[in-house]
Amino acid sequence: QEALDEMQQMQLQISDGISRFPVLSIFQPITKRLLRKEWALNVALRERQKGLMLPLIHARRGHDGAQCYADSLLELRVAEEGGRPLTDDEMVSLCSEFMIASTDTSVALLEWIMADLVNHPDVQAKLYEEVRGKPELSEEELSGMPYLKAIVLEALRLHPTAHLVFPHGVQSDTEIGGYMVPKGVDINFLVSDFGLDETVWPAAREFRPERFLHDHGVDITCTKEIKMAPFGAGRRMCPGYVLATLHAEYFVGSLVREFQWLPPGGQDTVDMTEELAMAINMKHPLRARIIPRA
Ligand code: HEM
Repeated sequence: QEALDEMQQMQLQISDGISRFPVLSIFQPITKRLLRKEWALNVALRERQKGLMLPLIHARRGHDGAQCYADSLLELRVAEEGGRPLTDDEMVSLCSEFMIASTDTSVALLEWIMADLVNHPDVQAKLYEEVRGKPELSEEELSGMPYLKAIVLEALRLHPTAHLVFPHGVQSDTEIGGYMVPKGVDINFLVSDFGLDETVWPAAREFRPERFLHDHGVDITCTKEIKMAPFGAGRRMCPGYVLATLHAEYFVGSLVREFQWLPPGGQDTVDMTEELAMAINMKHPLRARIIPRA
């Protein structure tokens, strides 16, 4: 348990460092000299991370039973580089990325959805009608809950917890929107804007889950068309998107089934101002009055 607590603290510091000092990852020869103190802190943090993670990863060698993420990293061979295994550094980075990419985003999304439901009691009441009397919320039950699914999609459209994706490398000269983009450059996309485009989404800034009841065709993987891209697109698209939506549906459904969510005393609504951290968080974390359902 102690190791897990330390890991949590360390990962929080790492994601905090990435969002506060993004400059450290560009022009490294210069930033290394200019921001010596921050560099030294980062290097020490990385060593601590390796010290904690590597024994856990290597302890999986020869392990029987259910497979975990570390097992797949130990088994992976890099075909383009003579079939070599991953280095310790690569495995630590991938485990760290996996933890940060999955937790901050999922927690932020849940908070945004609950805040939307506090501000829209009519939507919350309609959702309650759908989830009441469903004690399990199994995957099968969730698949028959269109309003809950619509709420999660609407929150992903309005509050994608990543505004940008990871930089994507251009592999051949190409044309995007009339601009020539040469091979070898990095490009990024402001995916948050896609969901706010008024020509695609009428009343785009309003929380209206009903729009997804009438338009079942939104392609969240962006393979056929791009109307919103909360999980990115293409070969680097979020590999956890199915799990992420399932978690959001399960937790939102359960929290509304068990409790009524109201604004805190003295307030009519909660403040939806955004704050840029590793994910896009609520600037003022959600405070709500929570009343157990009878
Ligand atoms: C609401 C929850 C989530 C959101 C909004 C989200 C969003 C994203 C986005 C926008 C990207 C970048 C995609 C791109 O560059 O095109 C990404 C990458 C990634 N996500 Fe998620 N994600 C979520 C949950 C998860 C979960 C639950 C997992 C794991 C179980 C996960 C694992 C990853 C990983 C490993 C990457 C990096 C993929 C790569 O480097 O190729 N994410 N995610």
